[in-house]
Amino acid sequence: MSLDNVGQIVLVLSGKGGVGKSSITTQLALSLSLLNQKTGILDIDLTGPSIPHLFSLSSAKVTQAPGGWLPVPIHAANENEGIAELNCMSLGFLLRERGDAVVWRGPKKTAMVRQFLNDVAWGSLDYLLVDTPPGTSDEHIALAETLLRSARAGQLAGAVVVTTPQAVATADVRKELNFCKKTGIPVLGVVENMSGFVCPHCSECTYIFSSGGGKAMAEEFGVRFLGTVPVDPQFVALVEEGRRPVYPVGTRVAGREVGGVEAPEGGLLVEKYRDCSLCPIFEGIAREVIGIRTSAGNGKV
Ligand SMILES: Nc1ncnc2c1ncn2[C@@H]1O[C@H](COP(=O)(O)OP(=O)(O)OP(=O)(O)O)[C@@H](O)[C@H]1O
Ligand code: SF4
Repeated sequence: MSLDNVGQIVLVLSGKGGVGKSSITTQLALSLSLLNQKTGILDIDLTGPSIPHLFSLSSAKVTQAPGGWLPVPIHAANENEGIAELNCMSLGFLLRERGDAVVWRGPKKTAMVRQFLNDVAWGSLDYLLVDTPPGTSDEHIALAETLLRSARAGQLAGAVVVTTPQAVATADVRKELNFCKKTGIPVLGVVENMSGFVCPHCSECTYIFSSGGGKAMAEEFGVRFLGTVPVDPQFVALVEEGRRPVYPVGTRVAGREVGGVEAPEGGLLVEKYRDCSLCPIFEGIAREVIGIRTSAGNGKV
């Protein structure tokens, strides 16, 4: 497999759509990268690949090399902490237009997931985060089968399971935890996203969608609770609408010149990181994930 030089594989799962899997994958990957972990993202959401869009790279394309597909490089920078470099692979980079429909039957999806696991030239990585579609679909089964059969002992670190606090979401996410149990995928922990809204005017936190569902579910399944992430409207503006501020070409960050890599949409692949209140929270979750592996004897810090 092209995963031979990948240290740890972390799956980001949820039973329900729209709970923030892709957002958590991207922010966790950026945090891991700034913690000096070489990180990649594999997006196996074949019908709704959103990773390219979340990095404002909807028209970037992967290229073929003798060792396999070359993932798209992403650079993000912060004045104090240096430069995060990620490699990303998504079906979105292979489609002609964003919004092109992928209407595939199960066997074709299975083949695509296998190809993603076998034919991407990741090089050497500490962490590969795999963003998945909601539910327990063909993509999940192909992923679980391939990894459980071919990954080295300890290489599949486990799953970060994302939920929102409402009962309807936690009921669906329960199914995902049961899927992990049945297939033998270890669960690293549960993240409760969209847990409360912090008012930008008075900082009062309002639990619009109730709270505590994720923690209760983690306790019920005997897995770790990794934390809560509130709703931050600025996060949507920066990430979802592609308005992350970018550095001009030639800026020096942490003693290194950044910029200069032209993004296909005219922007730069170097962008400012940590302009929203959620970043420290994602860093905390990333540290937890690294810590879990370290205490299990498999982590690399
Ligand atoms: N904590 C948060 N604060 C504000 N907005 C958020 C937060 N988490 C996610 N969002 C927004 O919610 C929307 C859905 O998030 P995202 O695409 O990450 O969900 P998903 O679970 O990956 O969805 P899908 O089921 O389509 O794969 C996006 O617009 C994202 O920017
Ligand atoms: S939380 Fe306070 S400041 Fe924010 S909208 Fe409500 S009343 Fe206004």
